[in-house]
Amino acid sequence: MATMESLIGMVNRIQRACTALGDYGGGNNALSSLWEALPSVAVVGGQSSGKSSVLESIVGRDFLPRGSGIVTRRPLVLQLHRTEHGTGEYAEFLHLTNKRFTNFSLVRKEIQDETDRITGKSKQISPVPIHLSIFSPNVVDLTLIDLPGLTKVAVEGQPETIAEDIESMVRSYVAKPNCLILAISPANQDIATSDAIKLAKEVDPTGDRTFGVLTKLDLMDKGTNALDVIEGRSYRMQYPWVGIVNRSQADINKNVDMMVARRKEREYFETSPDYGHLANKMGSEYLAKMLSKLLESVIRARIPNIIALINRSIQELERELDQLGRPIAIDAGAKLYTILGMCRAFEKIFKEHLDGGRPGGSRIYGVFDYQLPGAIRKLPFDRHLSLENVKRVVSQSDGYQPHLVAPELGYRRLIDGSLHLFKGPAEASVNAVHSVLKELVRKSIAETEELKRFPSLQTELAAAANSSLEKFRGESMESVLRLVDMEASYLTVDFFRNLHVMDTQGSQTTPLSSPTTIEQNGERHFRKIASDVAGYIRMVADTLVNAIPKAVVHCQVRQAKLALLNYFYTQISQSQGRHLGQLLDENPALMERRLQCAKRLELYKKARDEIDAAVWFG
Ligand SMILES: Nc1nc2c(ncn2[C@@H]2O[C@H](COP(=O)(O)OP(=O)(O)OP(=O)(O)O)[C@@H](O)[C@H]2O)c(=O)[nH]1
Repeated sequence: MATMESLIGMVNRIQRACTALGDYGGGNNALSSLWEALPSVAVVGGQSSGKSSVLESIVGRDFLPRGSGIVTRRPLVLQLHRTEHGTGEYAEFLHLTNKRFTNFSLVRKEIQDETDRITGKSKQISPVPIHLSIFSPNVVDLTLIDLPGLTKVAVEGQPETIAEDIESMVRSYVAKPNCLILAISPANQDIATSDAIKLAKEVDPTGDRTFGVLTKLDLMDKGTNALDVIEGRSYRMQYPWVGIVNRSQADINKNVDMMVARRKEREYFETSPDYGHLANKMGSEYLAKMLSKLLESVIRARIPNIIALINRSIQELERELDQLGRPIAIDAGAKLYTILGMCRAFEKIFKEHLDGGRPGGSRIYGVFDYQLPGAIRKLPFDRHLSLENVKRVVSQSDGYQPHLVAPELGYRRLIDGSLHLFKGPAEASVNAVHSVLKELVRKSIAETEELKRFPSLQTELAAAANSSLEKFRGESMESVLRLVDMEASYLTVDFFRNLHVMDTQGSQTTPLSSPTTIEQNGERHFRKIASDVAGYIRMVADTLVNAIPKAVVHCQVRQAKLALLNYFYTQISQSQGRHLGQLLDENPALMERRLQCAKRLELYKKARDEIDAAVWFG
């Protein structure tokens, strides 16, 4: 297990990491707080109760701002590090790393300046702590948090609510079960009226973590003493009260050295007729040592809980970060890479739909298997090849004279007119496949997990894919219509030759002298033309039912698989970082949350390393 000193040092380092990453007491962050799990000692007291004096005498240095009104307006996390005897004293601020202060009046000025930096000159208060580390052979390892003095009234320029604001800030620290409370009360005031005790009693009714400190023992009226309090008769606490004698205002004005003041305090107790018997348990030096030991033992006791909290939080944060998706890279190259990765994921899903790995693609084959043949069957060939129409067309093309040979032009016109009808089902197939593909794009975008975070990219991807599909549809339309036109531009002559052969064979079996009227002959003639043309059209229909799907698959489905995003890729590879950034625009709340989670995760991991190091190597 770690040595005592190293444990406080470890907590100090974790506390500093907490502040650097925005986790400090009084914050109203929705994330779980490590800071709150760390044991600390908060100093509370009414105005002028002697808080600053106690802190300074624990440190053995003058370094806190003084003045009228509320001087402490931000929490001051004071971390004391004991150094080897004979080494020099210096101070460091977390917000000014690498700057060592050896002149403590400059430390005071920096505390003032840093307070103003956050609160402005407005005398407002802020919960963002200032971290000050003091390295000295004259201190014990200890961390104390100095909080604004509890006050009753606002002074000039301060908001009316200042008293409440201070109280709620102080409360946010001392209410935490891991916070030891150093409650400072002046001996020359009735203990029943002490602000510090009042608050401590509220947040720690059993007094398990409250330490009563009585200042200004030397200022009590002659002939009176504070033994009733110190010996626990007027107000009993778990821990014995510690009496203190700080420098008086006159001492401060005379610049009485802190070391001299410590000595004088020791002498005061040793020679005091009232407190002599308690001398070894009084004074600021004793207080510091006692607190240091206690803080160590509290930390030691809490380590298993802290480790459990850290491990649990790391798991939770990692889970949440996985859900939120990892942050997007900043440079354009990496953004492009991210976008292309997502496009590929989308394309993969889209292809799976078409190849039958996912449902949806089969609807395309439904178009070819049912819709197209059905539409062709419904074409009004009957009407077009009705006896009446055949007569009309043939007569108009070849004249009313009886035809010596087959009415060539009439045949051609009738065939042309019939072939023309195939254009409708051909176009309908192209459009139907187009709609299926469009729907699959929509579905595939929705199914691409990676894209969920990026609504802008989704929109642009859909637009790009749809415009490619439009283009493919255009090409497909041209092809299928061309197939129909091709049928019209050159007829299968063999079909008619074969018919002719069959006719001549047939006529040999029919008696030449059958008694038919001219009228009947004409009818048969036209019916024959109609049935010849119908036969031809059936043959063409069989060809087209096979050829149209080939053209559609070639122009639309195959192209969609091969080149759906080609244009998008060309565009995107020429895009500037700004446009890429816009595509990767996320919901700002989500981005903020991810940032917070990532920061917290970093903190917990750092803390885990610190604890590992302290526990195993301390
Ligand atoms: N004689 C004597 N004077 C003391 C003692 N403690 C504090 N004082 C004086 O009381 C005054 C207030 O002391 P501070 O230490 O500034 O008190 P504080 O609680 O920090 O005050 P604020 O920060 O203004 O709230 C100063 O003039 C100190 O010199 C003490 O034990 N004895």
